[in-house]
Amino acid sequence: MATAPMTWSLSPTTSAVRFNWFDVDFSAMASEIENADYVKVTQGLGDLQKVVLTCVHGSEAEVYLYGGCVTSWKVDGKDLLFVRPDAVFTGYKPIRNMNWSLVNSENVEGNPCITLELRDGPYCRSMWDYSFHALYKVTLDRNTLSTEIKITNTDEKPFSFTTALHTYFRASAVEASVRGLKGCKTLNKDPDPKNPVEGKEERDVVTFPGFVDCIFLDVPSELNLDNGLGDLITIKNTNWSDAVLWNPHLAIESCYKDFVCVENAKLFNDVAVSQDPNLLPSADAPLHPKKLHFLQLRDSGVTYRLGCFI
Ligand SMILES: O=P(O)(O)OC[C@H]1O[C@@H](O)[C@H](O)[C@@H](O)[C@@H]1O
Repeated sequence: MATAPMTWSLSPTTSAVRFNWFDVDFSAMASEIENADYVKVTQGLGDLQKVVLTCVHGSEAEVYLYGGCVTSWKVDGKDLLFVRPDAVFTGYKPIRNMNWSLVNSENVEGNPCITLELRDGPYCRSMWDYSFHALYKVTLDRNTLSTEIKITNTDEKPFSFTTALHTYFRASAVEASVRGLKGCKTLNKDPDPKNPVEGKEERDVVTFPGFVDCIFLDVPSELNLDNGLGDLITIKNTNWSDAVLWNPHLAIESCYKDFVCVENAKLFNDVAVSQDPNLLPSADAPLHPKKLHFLQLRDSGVTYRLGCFI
């Protein structure tokens, strides 16, 4: 998908798997932060910990700490997200295999909000040798699920990475459609994902008639998904400049009819070293300021707004 050295991907379907380098028991920390009324840490599939958010207005969401994956978002009892039946919750699938910790929960007028945190460690450094700090905030409103991710470079050198929220929406793929992409430059990964074909989207309404795997560049701050099941979902974003539409069609025959992916993405993120002295690599041996670049990626976020039409 991109040439940068790392992709931070948060996917509703990804199984969150236990990893071995960091034998910290997050359950102790998590339970101190939960609040039985609106944020509860429970045992999910595969004995993985999941955080259940309950909004006073009735909506619900579930977030696995492993992988920081939002796996469920229910409005009026209807789950708008989709978990693939082949998702593996064994704790060993080596994909997005980092355990986030729950570091904060709030209740804003009945709307639960949690913050997950991830830092590099030996296991992570063996794959990608940079020091970083990531915060992922998930807020649930009556009919809105909002996420915000902040990545801070705590290393001595700048780094680049790519980001994509691999959001799986429950849908009738054959009837689903996305508006808002007309005029965007496209990189079509079909037929060869390694050599995407450049183009321009000419359609007002983009559909999923078969296999779809396409990157859209410089997308507007709002896209609209009709999931073909009676829901219109507005996908708003700040700082996510790109998007990916994906449906595997017969490549995943068992379930391709039941979902579409509309993914907020940012293909290029350059993150210079933090200027926050508390986040520098070593407080004991501060770096010479001349070595630092003061640019950070902040405030990336995506908000889903649901408008049901009956
Ligand atoms: O299986 P994942 O990680 O959820 O990703 C789903 C799809 O996500 C898209 O972004 C990619 O372009 C596809 O190639 C990929 O298959």
